[in-house]
Amino acid sequence: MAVYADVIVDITNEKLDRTFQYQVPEEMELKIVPGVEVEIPFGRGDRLIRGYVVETTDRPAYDPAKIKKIKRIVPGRVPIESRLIALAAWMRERYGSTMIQALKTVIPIKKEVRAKQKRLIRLDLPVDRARTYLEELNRKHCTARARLVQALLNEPELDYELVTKKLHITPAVIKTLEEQGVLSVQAEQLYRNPVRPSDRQKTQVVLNDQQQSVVDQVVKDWEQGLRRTYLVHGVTGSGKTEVYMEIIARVVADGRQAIVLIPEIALTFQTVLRFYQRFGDRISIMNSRLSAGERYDQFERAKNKEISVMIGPRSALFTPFPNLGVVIIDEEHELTYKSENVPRYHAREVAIHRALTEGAMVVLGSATPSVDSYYKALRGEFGLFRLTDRAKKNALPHVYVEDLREELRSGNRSIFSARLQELIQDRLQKKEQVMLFLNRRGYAGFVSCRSCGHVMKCPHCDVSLSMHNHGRLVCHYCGYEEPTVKKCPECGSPYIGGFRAGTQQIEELLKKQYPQAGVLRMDADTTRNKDGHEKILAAFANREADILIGTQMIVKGHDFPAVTLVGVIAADLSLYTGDYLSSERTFQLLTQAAGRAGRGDVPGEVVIQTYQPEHYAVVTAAAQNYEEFYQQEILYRTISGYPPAAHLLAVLLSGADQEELDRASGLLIRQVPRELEGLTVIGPAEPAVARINDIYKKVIYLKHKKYDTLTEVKDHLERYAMEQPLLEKINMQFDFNPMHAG
Ligand SMILES: Nc1ncnc2c1ncn2[C@@H]1O[C@H](COP(=O)(O)OP(=O)(O)OP(=O)(O)O)[C@@H](O)[C@H]1O
Ligand SMILES: [Zn+2]
Ligand SMILES: [Zn+2]
Repeated sequence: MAVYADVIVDITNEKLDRTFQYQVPEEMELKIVPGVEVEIPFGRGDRLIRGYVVETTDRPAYDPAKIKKIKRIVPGRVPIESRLIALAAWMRERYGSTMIQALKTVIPIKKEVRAKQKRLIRLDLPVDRARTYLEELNRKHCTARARLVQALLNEPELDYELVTKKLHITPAVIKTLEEQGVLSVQAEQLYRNPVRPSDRQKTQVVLNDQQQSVVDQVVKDWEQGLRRTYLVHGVTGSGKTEVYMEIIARVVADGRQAIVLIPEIALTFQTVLRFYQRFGDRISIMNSRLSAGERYDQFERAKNKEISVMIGPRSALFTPFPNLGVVIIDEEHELTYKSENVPRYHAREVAIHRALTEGAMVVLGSATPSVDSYYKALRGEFGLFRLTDRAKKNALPHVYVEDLREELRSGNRSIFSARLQELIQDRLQKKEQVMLFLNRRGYAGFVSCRSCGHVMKCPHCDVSLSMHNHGRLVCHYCGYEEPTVKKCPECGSPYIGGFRAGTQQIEELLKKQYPQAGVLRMDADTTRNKDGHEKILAAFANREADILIGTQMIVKGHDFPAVTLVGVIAADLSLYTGDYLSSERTFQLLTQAAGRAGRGDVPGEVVIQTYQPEHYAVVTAAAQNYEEFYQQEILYRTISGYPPAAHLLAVLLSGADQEELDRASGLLIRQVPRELEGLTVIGPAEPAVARINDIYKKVIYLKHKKYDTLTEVKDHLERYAMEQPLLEKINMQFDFNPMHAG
C-alpha cells in the first residue's frame, strides 16, 4: 500500500495547517515519520525546497497520480524544528488531538505584530544617596516608593513590567520617582545589551550540606552522561531555588540550555530577580501577557542561543533551545501544569519525554510533591532528594485545627471560630496583617452535616456527591443519583445542606465585627478589571489594609512579611470537590496557605477551620507531615483504582442537541472493547456542569492499570467517530488522568 506524507514547508508561518501531500518512495517508508526534514519538488517549476513531515497516511488526499514524490531526506543534524514536530506527534498520540492542534501547542505562531518595546528602570542616584533617601521614605511611610528604591539598590536595573506586575508598584509611583530624578525609564535597546554594574558574586549564597549533596549527585550523573528525572522534596524555604540555579549553572557551563517552569502565579518578583542576579541577560522570562509577537521573538532568541535560560509557565516548555540540558519544574504538583486545552497534556510528562529525546535531565521540585511523582520516586523511576530544613532557620508556623462542629455545639454560629476571632483581634491591635483564605476551587456542591460532619458520598466511587439544580445528589463519575436529604443519615440533625460561604459574605461579616479594620478582597469579582489583581496586592503590600480575603489566588508565592496570621475558613471546601484529587489538593492548599504565615521575623500562626478535623489531609497538613499524608493517600488510590495506581481516561462529549448527544454517547460506549482485560467502563454521566451556554455535556470514564491500553481504546474510538455520521455532530475530547474537578 502506498504511503503519503503531509509536509509543511514553513513552520514559522501562521498557517500551520497548510500542508502539502507527497508520496513516500518505498525505500524511505521506514524513515519517514513526523518531524523528518525532507526535500520536495514544489510549485510549477518543481523547484526543490525543504519541509517537514507532520503526518503520514495511507489515504491520498486527491488523485494519487497527481501526487509528487519526496525527493530525499535531508541528511545531517536533526534541527530543533524536527524534534518539536516529533514531540507534537507524540503528544497527539498520547493525549488525543489532531496533528494541527498538537503543532499549534508546540510551535509559536508568528503573527505580524510589532513587539511592544521593553522598558527598563534604572537607578540614577549614587548608592549612598539612594540609601539616605530610602531611610527618609521609610520614616514618612512611603512604602511603595521605599520598596522600589530598595529593589533598585539590590539591582540597579529592573525590567519595567517586572516592577509593575510582580513588585506591585503602580506606574504613578514610578513616574513620581522619575520626576524626582531618582530613576529613569529607558527603552529596550539599552535593555538588550545592558552594561551590568551589579556585583553578582555578592548575592550568591553558600549552599548548606543538604543542598550541596543534591547538587553533587545530580552533577555527578550529568558528568557521567546519565540523564535522569529527579524529585526534590524540600519544605517551604528549604532553598530549592538555590539548588536549581546551581544545577543550571553547571549545565550552562557546558554550552547547554535550561528551561525553568514556574506556575505563573508563583512567578514573583523576588524569584525572577534571583535568576536575574545570577544569570543576567542570559535569561528570558515568559508570561501569558506577552503578545504573540513578543513570544515569537523570545523563541527566536532562544533558537539563536542569545539566551541560555527560559523561565515561564507551562508553555515555556516548548522553547526551541537547540541544545537543551535541563528542564526544571518548580512546584511540580501544581494543577496548572496540566493543560485544559486539547491536547490536554501534562507538562511534567512532556518535559520527561522531551528530555529523553534531547539528552537532557529533569528536576522536579515541591514542598508537597504530587502523589504521582512521589509514587514514581519511591519506585525508583525518579531520583529522590529531601531537603528537610529551612535555609534561613526560621520556624514553621504553629497550626491550630478548629472543629466547626464544636463551635456549633457551643452556640457559635458565625463562620469564624472563637480562636480565629480572638487571633484576628490580637493582630489588629498589634498592627500585624492577616490573610483569610477561602479554598473554593471550581464547583464545590457537596452536601455535609454541620452537626456531625457527615458528607454524602457515592456508594460506588468513594467521592462526594454533588447537589444539582434539579434537587438531586449526583456522582460525577458514574452518574449515580439520589434525592437530596433533609436530615443527616448519620445523626439525624436537620443542619445538613450545601456549604455556602463566599468571599463577599466574609468581607461583610468582618466589616461588621471589626469596623476599625481595613479589609481587601481578592476574588474573581474584584480582579475582573485589568490589573485589578496587582492593585489589590500592591495595596496590601503597602499595608493599606489589615486583612486580605481571597481564594487560592492569594496563597501562592507572595511574600508579605507583616502577615503573622493565616486563617483557612473551611478546609472542607476542597476536601469534597467530587473527584479523586480532593484530598491531595486540600493537603497542598493547607500546606501552602500555612507557608504564608510568618515569612518575616515574627513567627506565624495558622487557623484551619473544618467539620472534619480527623480527616487525614487536615491532620497531616497541620502536622506538616507529607510522608504520612502520602501513605494514606496512596492506599486510597490503590484500593479505589485511581491514578497513579491505575490510569483514568475521560471521554468528554458535547453537543447542542441533547437527544443527539444521548444517542451518540450510547453508541460510543458500546464501541468500547470490553473484552480488554481489566478495563472498567463508567458512565455516560453528567459532568459537574452539564450544560454551558446551551451546549450539553456527557462524560465516559475508562480505567485501566496500563496507560497504553487506554490509548488503544482512544485510537479505536477516534476511528469509529470518523466513520459514524452521528458522531460527526458531536464534539469528542480526551482527557487522560484528568485533574480539573468535574
Ligand atoms: N544556603 C543558603 N544559605 C543562606 N540562605 C539561603 C540558602 N539557601 C537559600 N537561602 C535563602 O533562603 C530563602 C528560601 O530559599 P528558596 O527560595 O530557594 O527556597 P525554596 O525551597 O525555593 O522555597 P519555597 O518552597 O518557599 O519556594 C531565600 O531567601 C534564599 O535566599
Ligand atoms: Zn450529622
Ligand atoms: Zn459514583
